Amino acid sequence: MNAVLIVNPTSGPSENSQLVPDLTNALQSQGIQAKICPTTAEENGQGLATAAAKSGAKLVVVAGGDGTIEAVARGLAHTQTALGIIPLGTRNNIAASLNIPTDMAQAVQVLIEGERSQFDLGKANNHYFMEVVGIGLEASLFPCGDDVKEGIKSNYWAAIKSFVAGFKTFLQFRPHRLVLRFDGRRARLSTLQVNVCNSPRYGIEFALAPQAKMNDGKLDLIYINQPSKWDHFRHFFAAMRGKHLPHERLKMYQASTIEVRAYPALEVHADGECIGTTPVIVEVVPKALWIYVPTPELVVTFTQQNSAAEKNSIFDFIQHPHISEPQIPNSEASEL
Ligand SMILES: Nc1ncnc2c1ncn2[C@@H]1O[C@H](COP(=O)(O)OP(=O)(O)OP(=O)(O)O)[C@@H](O)[C@H]1O
Repeated sequence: MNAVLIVNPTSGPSENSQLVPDLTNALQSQGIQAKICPTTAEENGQGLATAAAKSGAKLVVVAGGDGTIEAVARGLAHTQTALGIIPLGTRNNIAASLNIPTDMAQAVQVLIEGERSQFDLGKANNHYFMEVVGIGLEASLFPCGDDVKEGIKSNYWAAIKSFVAGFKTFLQFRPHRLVLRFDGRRARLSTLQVNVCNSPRYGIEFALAPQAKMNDGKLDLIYINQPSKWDHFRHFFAAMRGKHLPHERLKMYQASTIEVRAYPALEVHADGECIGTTPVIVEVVPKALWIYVPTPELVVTFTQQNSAAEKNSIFDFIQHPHISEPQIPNSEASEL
């Protein structure tokens, strides 16, 4: 089989000078001949993916972190070209959400023994996303988070300064009044942040909507009405462990279109990229992308292969006994 391999040589926590030969060998061992297309600081992979789809490629394999996977996904949206994923990032949330293993050989095995299936994307105003839209505090904090991540790689002092700047933002941020309209309902609230999830996991492994499915034609809307900062902090800390804060004002809904207005306006990020301020309309784009994912049998095989050694692997996440089915209260939103 022929494929285009889009690889981000800078993804992940450390450099690997053998990355491209390793990838080429892993693909060749499964009979895949790949044309190598590295990303650059200017070309994040979206343009490479668009060009590959236009030239009729049946398979584009992306080797990179979540940012690179999302860029390539945007380039392949609404095409017949299927996406294969070899996760190389620091968090690999998308791979975890799709049960794709982080082991290179296993990820390549998925391209041959897995299944080609259609998945949803989300659209916030005109920006496509795979994982999440965050409105409010999180969007204001994301730039500091990125700086901390970069600083940890190269400059600890810069990382500490960015962390302090983020902490200041957290302390100074005040709740905003919001109006949400979604699928014929309306909610008025005062909150620090609203999230709209397409995938179950994002960011620093936040499992904010662990029940979210990337192929259900729906988005998951989550917020806490009138939270204290402490509520907010505990909520996200719990989400990092796959739990939900038992909070009476934690609201979760499923919807296909969500309109958010805030007074005053709030910043909005889509998959960690700032895309402006409210008002924003977030909608699901069903079946926008073909992706190779493991069959259920393959997930079992990989789980067995990785069992004891991989305590912190994606399989812990998908099989964790304390990820509970959250309640979906519908009490607060009124009919329009
Ligand atoms: N050749 C390159 N040189 C420098 N930067 C690059 C290059 N190719 C891509 N980038 C940048 O890498 C970033 C995307 O990194 P990516 O998300 O894939 O890895 P990561 O941050 O390690 O992983 P994760 O998002 O899972 O934490 C983008 O900002 C993109 O512009």
